[in-house]
Amino acid sequence: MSQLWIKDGLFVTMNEQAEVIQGHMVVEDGVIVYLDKQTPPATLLHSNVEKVNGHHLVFMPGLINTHGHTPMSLLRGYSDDQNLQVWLEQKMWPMEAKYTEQDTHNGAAISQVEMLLSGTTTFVDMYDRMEIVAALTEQTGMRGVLTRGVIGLCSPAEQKQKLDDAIQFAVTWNGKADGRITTMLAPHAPYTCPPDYIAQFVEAAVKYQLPLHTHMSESRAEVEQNIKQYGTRPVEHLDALGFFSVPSLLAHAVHLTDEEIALLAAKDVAISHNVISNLKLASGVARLPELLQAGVRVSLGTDGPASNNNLNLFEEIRLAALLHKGTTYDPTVIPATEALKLGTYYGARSLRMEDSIGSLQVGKQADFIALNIDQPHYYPLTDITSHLVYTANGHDVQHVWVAGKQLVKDRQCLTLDVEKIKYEAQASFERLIEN
Ligand SMILES: CSC[C@H]1O[C@@H](n2cnc3c(O)ncnc32)[C@H](O)[C@@H]1O
Ligand SMILES: [Zn+2]
Repeated sequence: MSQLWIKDGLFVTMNEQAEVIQGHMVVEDGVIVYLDKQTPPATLLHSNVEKVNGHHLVFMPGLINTHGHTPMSLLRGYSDDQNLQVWLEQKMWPMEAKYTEQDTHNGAAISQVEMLLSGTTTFVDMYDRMEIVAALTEQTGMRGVLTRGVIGLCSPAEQKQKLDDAIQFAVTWNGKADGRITTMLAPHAPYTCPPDYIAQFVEAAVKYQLPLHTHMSESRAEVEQNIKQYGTRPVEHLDALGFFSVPSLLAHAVHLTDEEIALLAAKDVAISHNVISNLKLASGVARLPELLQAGVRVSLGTDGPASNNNLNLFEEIRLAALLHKGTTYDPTVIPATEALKLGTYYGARSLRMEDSIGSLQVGKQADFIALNIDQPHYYPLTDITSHLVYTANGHDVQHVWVAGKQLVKDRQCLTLDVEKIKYEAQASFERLIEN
């Protein structure tokens, strides 16, 4: 039985009350068993307990990135300053068509390094060849919610093959890696999957009891095209196909009416707000304050590293807090605690995993990070929650644990060969642009 005692640290719990505790945390076999101001009782501690000195460190739940495409890091910087449609159709898809298995691995690996070193412990990933990402996740120790994204602009036979592959992946990997990997089914978007095909995903989700994930209402053009093609906006379109009758997670949902927000809240649909990607692709600004007000399970995602262009969730947290103040002219919207919850507890809620991750609480999985606050930008040490949102940077992350296992120690990844991964990512990119 392994035991870890974090001694004398500052804990930002991110539970409902978002308490800040100067004290101690004990982890046993990957689960938090003690968190309190007082020194843990001697009866709780084993003789071989591993001790970590918490001085100058702030401990918080690991960040949860609820939407992304990790292998796309190979395309970071390849095409900037385009709108979504041009970027996808003329730049990303032609390059992605050239990806080999090795490229998928190399892109996913550099992304997992980047996520770990900036404090993300759980990530949602939608891509092709997901067995590769899953095997990597098993090795790195991260927690992954993985799904094979399916573009259905092909023959019925190909559609069937893709859906079968997606189901096969989801069923095979769900619960693997000691439960660190869970899966979903993901038709890519209403504009890349015909209605009858989306209906087949819904049917499969019901049959295999898997959640659904898709991109929806990301750009104005997408909404307009949906109306033109199907006579409805994307929310009504997906609703009519039964998409919201199972647990579902929508990426983006930028362009929503009041009625759509009410419907998504009533159907308990989760939304991944991708602040930076939506700005970079000039898609717009999602209605985060209204979504939160309506009680929607909203959280934060980076989207792929080619439209962001990094996987540093601290940036999304900071920008979510700032951007909506600017667009509403109201400095009280998305206060610091709410912004930090978006990257932690609300992330868990969007994935319906709030009983096991997302906050530091006895009984939950020990997915947590430690930031080095003994740096000039944290002084004076006043309101730590404010500092974590308005001041912190992913590079301040000193240590990372997932399920009680340390994955980053003093900014070194313990489960990955970072030099080799950097070299291989570069080699993959050079091969991709040559061919
Ligand atoms: C079929 S795997 C996933 C697929 O999604 C594409 N993608 C990346 N970012 C976005 C985005 O913001 N909106 C829609 N689709 C996106 C990616 O290029 C892959 O092909
Ligand atoms: Zn996406």
